[in-house]
Amino acid sequence: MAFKIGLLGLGTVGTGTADILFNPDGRHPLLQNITISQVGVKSLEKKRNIDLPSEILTTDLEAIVTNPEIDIVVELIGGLEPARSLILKAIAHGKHVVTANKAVIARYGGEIFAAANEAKVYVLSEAAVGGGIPIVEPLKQSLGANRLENIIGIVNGTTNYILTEMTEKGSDFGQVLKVAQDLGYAEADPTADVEGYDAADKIAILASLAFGCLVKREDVYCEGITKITSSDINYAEKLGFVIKLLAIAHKVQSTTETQLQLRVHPTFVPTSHPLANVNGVNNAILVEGSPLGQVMFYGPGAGSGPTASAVVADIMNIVGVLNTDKTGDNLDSLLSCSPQGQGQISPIEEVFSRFYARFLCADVPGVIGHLGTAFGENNVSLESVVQIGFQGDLAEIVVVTHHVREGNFREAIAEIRSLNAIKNIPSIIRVL
Ligand SMILES: NC(=O)C1=CN([C@@H]2O[C@H](COP(=O)(O)OP(=O)(O)OC[C@H]3O[C@@H](n4cnc5c(N)ncnc54)[C@H](OP(=O)(O)O)[C@@H]3O)[C@@H](O)[C@H]2O)C=CC1
Ligand SMILES: N[C@@H](CC=O)C(=O)O
Ligand code: NA
Repeated sequence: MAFKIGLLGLGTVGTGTADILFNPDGRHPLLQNITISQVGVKSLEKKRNIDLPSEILTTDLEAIVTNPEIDIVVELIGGLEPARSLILKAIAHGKHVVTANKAVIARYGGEIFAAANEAKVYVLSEAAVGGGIPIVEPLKQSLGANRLENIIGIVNGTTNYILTEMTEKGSDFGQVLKVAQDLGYAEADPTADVEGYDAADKIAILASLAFGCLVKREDVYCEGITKITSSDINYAEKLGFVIKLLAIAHKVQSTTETQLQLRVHPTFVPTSHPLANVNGVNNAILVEGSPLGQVMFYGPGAGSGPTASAVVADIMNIVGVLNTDKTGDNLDSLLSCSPQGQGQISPIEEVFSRFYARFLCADVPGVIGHLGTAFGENNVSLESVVQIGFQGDLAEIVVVTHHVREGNFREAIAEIRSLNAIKNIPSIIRVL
């Protein structure tokens, strides 16, 4: 049986997807029976990097999602609207959907999966997290036997590329971001990348899958990389760390309740840690559960070809199931998504972390003692305090704490800010 695709979007990922589907030779035989019927874009005049029959291009995306000929709608336009409405309309018209849109799935996954289950269609989103790395389907299928507790990942290619270039070549933030945009890694509005919002979308999706409940996107604590300076990168190196933007989901199970800790922030990662060596556009996701232990997924997290590989894998998964179930009466329970209830989220103040903090202080006797007292009085125990040198006439002091409750650390910092000798606290970064 032949399957017809309606492709929404012919940008970085859409072009990569069309390129695979138009060139099936040497790939899985299922691809021989999949054709692109229509492609929806914003501009018909734009020069494309791929040769397509011009009659299949249209700006009428509604006509694609309602076209009775089309079996699978592949949404690669990005953004919240009209992407969400088009996905819902496609579902209402009985189409299966493949999407790379983490922003939509993280916010409207509950609504979309409920509609899909009702309409007995699949909505797959492997490309939404980790680009070309298989992580969404493994969480739904291969890891289902485990009780999952922890996910720690580098899930944004743009910021990992920027941090790697700043660390290895001392490159300027703005210039490297421009290169990441030119390479097709960044979101249409790169604020989503550099402020951590894209990584927050992705960890919300991973947590929903791993812990089987819906996670509210706004509950993910989020800090980006825009305040990271070359000084922090250099101090990290001196102390035996590299700085990475980590996305972390942790399930805390007590006898009475289950709470989730969800956060995205720049992190000092020890150079011996497996995530420390994940560089450039690569992503890696460490998943931990019982009885498996730890497993790490690694590979290209963004870019045309790798992301298209994940999109086409989703199309093939749907086609494979449709080839065996001709009636379509029952959804495959491993491929469909039915989150149970809403996850309870711990406030960031309750999370335990280590911290690195850099202080600029007047070079007066006793200042290190004052810092130590403020930390001690708030139950923040210190692993090291080092006076590194001077910036002008201000002494630069770097502190690394043991694992402490974030609320206590924040109270200590508030007290320290009010000390006369403390002139500035240029950086506070969590330590893995
Ligand atoms: N780039 C990457 O590496 C990755 C991207 N993703 C996700 O994939 C999706 C697509 O990203 P990407 O390919 O980079 O985006 P691009 O900006 O490169 O492409 C977007 C495409 O959608 C079309 N489009 C956008 N809005 C509309 C609209 N309102 N009506 C009609 N067409 C529209 C554009 O048309 P036109 O060409 O005419 O302007 C363009 O072809 C996003 O959700 C993104 O988050 C996921 C993983 C990796
Ligand atoms: N902008 C995203 C694209 C892939 O999801 C990233 O840089 O990771
Ligand atoms: Na993926």
